[in-house]
Amino acid sequence: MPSDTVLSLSGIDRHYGQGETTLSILKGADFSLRSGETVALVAPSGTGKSTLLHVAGLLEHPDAGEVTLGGVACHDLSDERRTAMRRHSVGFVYQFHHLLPEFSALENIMMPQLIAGLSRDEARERASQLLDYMRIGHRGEHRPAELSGGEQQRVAIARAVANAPLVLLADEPTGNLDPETASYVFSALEALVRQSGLAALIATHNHELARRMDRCVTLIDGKVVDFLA
Ligand SMILES: Nc1ncnc2c1ncn2[C@@H]1O[C@H](COP(=O)(O)OP(=O)(O)OP(=O)(O)O)[C@@H](O)[C@H]1O
Repeated sequence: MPSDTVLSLSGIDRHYGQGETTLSILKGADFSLRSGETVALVAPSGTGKSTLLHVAGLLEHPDAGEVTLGGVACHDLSDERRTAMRRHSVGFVYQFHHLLPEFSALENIMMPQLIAGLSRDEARERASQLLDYMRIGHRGEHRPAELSGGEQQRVAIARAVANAPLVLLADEPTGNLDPETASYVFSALEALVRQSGLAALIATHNHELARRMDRCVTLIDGKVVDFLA
């Protein structure tokens, strides 16, 4: 494994039981992500993109194989350590923003930082900077319902990177937006990732956006393979 690998999946199996049958989604999948690298995951619906992201982000246990995050092999970690690793090392962005509705945009971005132990002042300062960077500094006091879809998603992206994770995992982060807004939000995400040197794995159905990443991969028969979008 090259020394700058931040995420490595090796021999990952993941299957789901469905009644009497077993659905094998990942079958010996290998993947690695290097520091500062951006990778698009483009594959048809139902092939296992979300499953791969959940396994990579320690949200789901694989049935076989090993996930190594920041040099730490995660297989034998206690649930507590996995949760701590996830909080410190992984940022998630989903298709739907999942912001907390009763809190402002600023507070939503502060939340993971407060959980990580930062003071309110530090968390507020960083949240403000991120909102400015995403060009929505003027909407910090607004609650999610008062923001447009593109603005909500920019807040969700800011929240995902608030704790400076090692890896950003995004599951169709612009899938719920119209093409113009999607392109704008994707550009903001791309700029933030590149400026901060984050490594990112981004699932998207949009080939045009995928081509803007350093490389593209797809899922074929449960394995990750390189792909020219
Ligand atoms: N918890 C689960 N229990 C049973 N089957 C599941 C579970 N999670 C996912 N699956 C099945 O595994 C397959 C892959 O799901 P996954 O969500 O990873 O696909 P995807 O490529 O992300 O799809 P989409 O692009 O539609 O979001 C699907 O057939 C899905 O129904």
